[in-house]
Amino acid sequence: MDTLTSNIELQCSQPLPQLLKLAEQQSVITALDRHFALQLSGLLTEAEPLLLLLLTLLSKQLSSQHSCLPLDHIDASNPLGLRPLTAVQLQTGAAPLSCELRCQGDLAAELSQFLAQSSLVWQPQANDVDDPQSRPLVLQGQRLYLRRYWRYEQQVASKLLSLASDNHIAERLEREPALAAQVTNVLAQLFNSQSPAIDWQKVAAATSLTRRLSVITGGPGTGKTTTVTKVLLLLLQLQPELHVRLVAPTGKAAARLSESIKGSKARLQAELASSAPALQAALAAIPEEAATIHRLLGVIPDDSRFRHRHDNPLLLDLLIVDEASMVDLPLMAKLLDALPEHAQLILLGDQDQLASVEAGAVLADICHGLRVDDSWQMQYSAKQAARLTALCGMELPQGTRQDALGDSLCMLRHSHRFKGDAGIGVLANAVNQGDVAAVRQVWRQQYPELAWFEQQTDSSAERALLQHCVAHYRPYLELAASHAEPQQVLQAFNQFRILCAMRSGEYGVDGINIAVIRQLSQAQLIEPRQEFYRGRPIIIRSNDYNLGLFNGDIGIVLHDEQTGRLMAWFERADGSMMKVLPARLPSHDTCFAMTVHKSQGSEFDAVTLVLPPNPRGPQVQLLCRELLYTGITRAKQHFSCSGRPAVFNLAVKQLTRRASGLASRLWSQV
Ligand SMILES: Nc1ncnc2c1ncn2[C@@H]1O[C@H](COP(=O)(O)OP(=O)(O)OP(=O)(O)O)[C@@H](O)[C@H]1O
Repeated sequence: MDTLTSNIELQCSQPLPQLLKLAEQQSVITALDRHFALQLSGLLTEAEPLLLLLLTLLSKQLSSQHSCLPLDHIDASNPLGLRPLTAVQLQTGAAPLSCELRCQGDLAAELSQFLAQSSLVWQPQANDVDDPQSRPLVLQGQRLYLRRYWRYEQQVASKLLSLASDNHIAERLEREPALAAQVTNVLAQLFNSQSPAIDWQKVAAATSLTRRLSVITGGPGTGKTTTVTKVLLLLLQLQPELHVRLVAPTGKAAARLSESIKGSKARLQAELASSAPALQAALAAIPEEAATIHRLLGVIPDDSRFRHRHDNPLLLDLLIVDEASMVDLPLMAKLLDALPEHAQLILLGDQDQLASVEAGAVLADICHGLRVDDSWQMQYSAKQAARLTALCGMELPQGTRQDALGDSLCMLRHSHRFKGDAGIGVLANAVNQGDVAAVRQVWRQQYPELAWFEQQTDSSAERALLQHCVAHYRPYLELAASHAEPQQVLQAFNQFRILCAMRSGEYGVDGINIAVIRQLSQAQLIEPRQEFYRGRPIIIRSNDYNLGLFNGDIGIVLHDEQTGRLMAWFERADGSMMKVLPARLPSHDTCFAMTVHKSQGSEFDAVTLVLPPNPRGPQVQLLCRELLYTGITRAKQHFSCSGRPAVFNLAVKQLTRRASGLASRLWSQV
């Protein structure tokens, strides 16, 4: 029996199990949080209210995609986040709700001491990789974990740190001056910027060439794919037998990666037309096909494990993962677990984007050590700075830090996208800096590629917004009506998208979809008399491995000329089309509007972002800087926002940080 003692007093207005029920009614915790806590604490013969509370808070953290519960984040005065009762509730005799933790000393330290006594909790030592007794909870310092998440973090950190080292090419470059000279020349040929500023793409290429792990991060259009294509060219010239695989977290992102690599290869082909045959051969050998991470790992039906694991590793020498910010902690752990011992890994992504839909913020944690206030600073060890300086022919900043991970990172900050997107880039930057004054200034500049639909008390802005959406969706619906090729219709549909901050409510995906359907129907562009109608865009909500359809895949319902029936059409990662009988579709939604989260990994010519109107409403809590940044950077040519400046500016100031211990495992000074 656990007899837990503590110096903490838990003061609740009702007995805790009853209070948790009321908290569930207030939606500050979920039914799952309550049941999880009751069930786990039920393993003990003596139920302890403080433990029950901490288990509820841990579950609440996990439901919000945090990996753990940092004990020093607990608000002692209202740990559950209970809402005050309304005047009406109080008048009808409802008892006020309260829950409070009181203690003389440091609350987090006292909570740690309390938890350490429980038979449910394991406290690992420095080199432990798992609990021999398989206790369900882990207390690491002042972070409380569910054991599974602790193990994922532990696996990701130890694998990344072991990969953050020089590869065999780095060793060869040190031993063979002729090879070093050859590589320096090819780098100079591939990156021939005339600017005196540091060419970070060249630095990123030299980093990827010499490290087992390299991470190239940067916003849209900063040249991540261009750089990695050049890296592949160099690596394949040095090792023609190198087995390379390209992956991304979603089918859409994999298709985009494939397209980008093809585009980069075509540009390089033109630039290198008169270069040596060996270089031409290496260029031709660069793979273009990209798969999803799930497909690479091999899904086992009804099993959360994959076919490829450490005991059945992937057959590859180099793995390139695009859109790494979308990879959650469990998936990253499984991917790293399946990497063969000798393999090299290159991660590409944008560290400022929203974190993964599921738990963790792996890319942000990997880049964390370079954050200085609101910006980033590259710092290399003396050895790496000297090597990169020699390979790239330019002086690089040498830091005082000695973290091996720092030598594997490179950030690209200059966007090379089309000239027409200047306003989008400036707005994205101002948002990213959290600089409300700069954001206001950008809107005042009236860039032609930016527009506001400012929500007013009357409905004029809503009308203008809906007309704007009809105008953007008209071309694809007219193509659909004229029996154009499904691929052409899908491409036309993908030129515009409405993005919402949340799913439910009038200003969420559900409400906006209803409003747009009504408007398109009035404009006689669709006839939504039945569930499936010509032109209905669909987003898949779950994975169906038999059909080859995955969560987030987007298709359109169109007539099939062969059968005369309505079918849902989707584009596969290799660019071919597939049709599915609507009745066989896995769970799905209409997607004239979709959430910003779901839009990650996609880009559209024009984007309209819809924000909730009330700056004091509970939905505003869901808004944050990363969400705005991700929404804005989905647009290539035009970005418009429907909302109120006060709400937009509030979101600019709100930075979400996922609670995790990964950054502190990876970086010595975090
Ligand atoms: N150094 C450069 N000089 C001029 N143009 C460049 C340079 N690097 C990249 N570009 C151009 O910028 C565009 C975007 O490059 P690329 O696709 O490599 O960026 P990215 O970071 O992968 O973008 P995204 O995140 O949107 O996929 C391409 O048209 C490319 O040709």
